[in-house]
This record gives sequence, structure tokens and C-alpha cells, in this order.
Amino acid sequence: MTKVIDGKAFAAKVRAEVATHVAALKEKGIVPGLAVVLVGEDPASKVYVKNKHASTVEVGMNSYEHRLDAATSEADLLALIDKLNADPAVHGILVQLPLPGHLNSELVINRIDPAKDVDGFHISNVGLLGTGQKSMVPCTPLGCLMMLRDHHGSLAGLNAVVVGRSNIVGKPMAQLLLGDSCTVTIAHSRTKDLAAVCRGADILVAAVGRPEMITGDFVKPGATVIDVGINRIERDGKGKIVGDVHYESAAAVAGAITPVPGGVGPMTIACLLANTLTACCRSNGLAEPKGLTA
Ligand SMILES: Nc1nc2c(c(=O)[nH]1)N[C@@H](CN(C=O)c1ccc(C(=O)N[C@@H](CCC(=O)O)C(=O)O)cc1)CN2
Repeated sequence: MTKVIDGKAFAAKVRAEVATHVAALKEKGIVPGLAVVLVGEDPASKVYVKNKHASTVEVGMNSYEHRLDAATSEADLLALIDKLNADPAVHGILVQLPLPGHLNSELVINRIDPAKDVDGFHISNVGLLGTGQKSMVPCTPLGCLMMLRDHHGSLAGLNAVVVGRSNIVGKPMAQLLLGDSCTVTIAHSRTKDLAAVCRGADILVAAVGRPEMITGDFVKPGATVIDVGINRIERDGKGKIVGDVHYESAAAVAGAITPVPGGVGPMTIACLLANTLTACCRSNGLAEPKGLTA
């Protein structure tokens, strides 16, 4: 029987664990704080930022929301980041992506103090992760890793194929799997005979951004399939969210699979809270919470 990995339930467990650690920190007079910066009116981003605020408050952390006009200048955005970098009450800073076109995302992200970069997108954190050193780890791949460790126990020696080479998901996911001693292949839309490459995977992570591209014939019988895709499509005249995996055909072959919605997505925000807690512990010279980092 195929196991459906319930990301929503897993995320609730992670948030509860974070809340327990936050309560213990409060007894020491420390309250973790997360600042989220939203520029513009992208409807999906507005929902994600609202959910981040609600989850942050729910686990007992301080939430600082900064909503800026779509026409905000780069100089003003950088000045806000400088202010947050210098604020001792702020342990984590996140700039919601995508940014409006006139803003240089790389420049903006790299202005964040790497110790407060709870998205793990700063070039210093990318380099630390790539060289196997302590870093802030991007939330979505961290969530995938937590679910994989929970399902498999040890990942050592397993063949992992990551389909997608983005800086935000594909590349850090591959680094994390390598860190857990998987044999890792990064594949992408131009990989020759992609289906055959994927069929070699004990762990198949789909992060290509193409609705339902990974079908059952890409899946090795019994493999674990992690679907990172969130694609809004129209079907039978109705809006629907689907992943990068064609769920029905893949689930018929896989040993375990994450659904969309309700799989990887909820883990992204849970891991953001875990990263904020980690950043707060590090900045106060305290031991990091076990099981909530890579
Ligand atoms: N600075 C960042 N920007 C963005 C990130 C990020 O990690 N950091 N990731 C995405 C958006 N995102 C969080 O910001 C995010 C996406 C999806 C979900 C989620 O829970 N998805 C649900 C479905 C939601 C829906 O109905 O729309 C699911 O998969 O079950 C949470 C967070 C881009 N920007």
C-alpha cells in the first residue's frame, strides 16, 4: 500500500515542537522575533505572508510585518533591511519573493545579515551549505529532508534524483541529500531520457515547476516521491492546485508520496519558524534545538 506522507500533520508537529522551545526561551526572558517584508500586492504572496504572521504568533514568537508599496525604491528597501539587521529583537528576516521587477532580488537578499537569513538564500549560507558547514537552510528543502528522514530513518546509500536546479529548492535539496549520504543526481528539463533517470531513484524529488510532468512511468516501484510543485491550473472550468507530479499514476507505483496541496507546502512555513528559533538560539549562544535543523 502506498503511504501518503501528510505534510499538514507533520508541519503541525514541527510547530508544536517549536512552540515548546519558545516557551522555554521565554522563561529565560528571550522572545524570538521574525520580520517579514512584503513589497507589492501579489495575491499569493499576501496569503503566504498572512499565514506566516499567524503561525509566528501561534508559536509564541514576535512577528514584525513590513508591507511596502509596489513602487518602493531599492534604496528604501535596503535601508529597512539595515534597520532590521541592527534590531536585537529581530532574529529572523525574510523578504517575500518574488519581488517587483525593478528590484534586484540578489542584492536585496544579500543585504540581510546571514545570521538572520531564515530563508537560507544569502550567498554566505549557500556557500556554507555547499561545503557542509553550519548554515541557515532553505525552508522548503529542509521540510522535505525532515519528512524523508521520518519515513526512511537513515537515507545513507539511497539513490536520490532531484528534478529541478533552482537555487531555492533543487540545488539546496541536492546538497542536503548528499549531506545525508545519498547518491544524488540533479536532473532537469534538458536531461536526456529523464524518465529513465528518474526510474533509478529510491527518492524522487520533483521541483521543476511544470504541472503534473512526472508521471507514473518515471517512478521506480516502491520509491518515495516528494512533490515540491505548486501550480495553479484550470480544469473543468475550475481553478485547482496541482504539483509537478501526476498524483494518481505516480501513487499507483510509489511506496510513499506527498500530496499537493497538503504535502511539502505546509512544511515551508513550519521550517521558517524552526529556522527563526535556531537563529535566536545561535545569537544567544544557546544550544540549537535537535531535530529542527539539517
Ligand atoms: N522568501 C520566500 N519567498 C517564497 C518562498 C520562501 O520559502 N521564501 N516560498 C514560496 C511561497 N511560500 C512561502 O513563502 C509558500 C508556498 C506554499 C505554501 C503552502 O502551504 N502551500 C499549500 C497550498 C497553498 C494554497 O492553497 O495556495 C500546500 O502546498 O498545501 C506555503 C508557503 C515562494 N516565495
